[in-house]
Amino acid sequence: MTALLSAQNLSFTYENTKQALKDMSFNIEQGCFCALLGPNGAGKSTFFAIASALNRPTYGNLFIHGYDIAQTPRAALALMGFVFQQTTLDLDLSILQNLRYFASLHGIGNKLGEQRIQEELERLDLYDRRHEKVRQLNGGHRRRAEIARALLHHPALLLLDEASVGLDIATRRTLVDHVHHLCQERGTSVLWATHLIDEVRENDQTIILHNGQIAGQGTAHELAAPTLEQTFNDLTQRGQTCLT
Ligand SMILES: Nc1ncnc2c1ncn2[C@@H]1O[C@H](COP(=O)(O)OP(=O)(O)OP(=O)(O)O)[C@@H](O)[C@H]1O
Repeated sequence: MTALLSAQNLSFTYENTKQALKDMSFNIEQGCFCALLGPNGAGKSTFFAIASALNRPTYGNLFIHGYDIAQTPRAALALMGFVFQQTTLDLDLSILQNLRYFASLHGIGNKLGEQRIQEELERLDLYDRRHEKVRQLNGGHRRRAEIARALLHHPALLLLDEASVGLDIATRRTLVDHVHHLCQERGTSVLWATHLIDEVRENDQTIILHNGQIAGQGTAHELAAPTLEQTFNDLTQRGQTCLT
């Protein structure tokens, strides 16, 4: 079976600087939650820039369900939903207006668009807030609105870059729970980039990224000897805890 995401020897160098990604190879299968765990500067956002076709790999390939993102970006991007580190919602529009705009950009007709918007907002417990301006929402609600928007075109693969930044622990937990439910209920594949160990669950496929290289990969359970935190700190030579 074709993997939903397949990175093959993926490498990237910014102009006149050191290599930001080095020979990165991994797969994400359908319905799988994959945590991309790396400290600041590990290369997570660089990976997202390639996955969103903003940058082309310097070497190697990234396939989305068999489509090479550099060669056939349109087909690959249609299968993906993104939540980036910085919000990309229009703060002066309501949640509903933001979602309608996105649905229209994706060529989703009015009737289907309204139906999907309602479904996603209800699932994320945001439907009653649909007329509120994004600016008025707290961080957790904004993130949920972004996830709802990213799911409107029913992507097979959802990629989230530090989606929980700035949220309190309880809100982070709810968000991580929700995204795990998406994998289980819908078979959506997820790439969850984070530097926070407590967001990784025992059965998650986990990739530890350090200085642009994969330093370890397996389920969190497999990597957790003696603890995931210890393994992460050893592989990334971190002296301090990564829980905050
Ligand atoms: N536009 C750029 N030009 C040159 N170097 C860059 C650029 N963007 C990132 N880098 C470098 O590439 C490396 C990887 O950075 P990247 O932002 O991908 O890491 P990250 O894991 O997303 O970290 P963070 O969580 O801090 O954003 C770092 O050494 C960074 O300084």
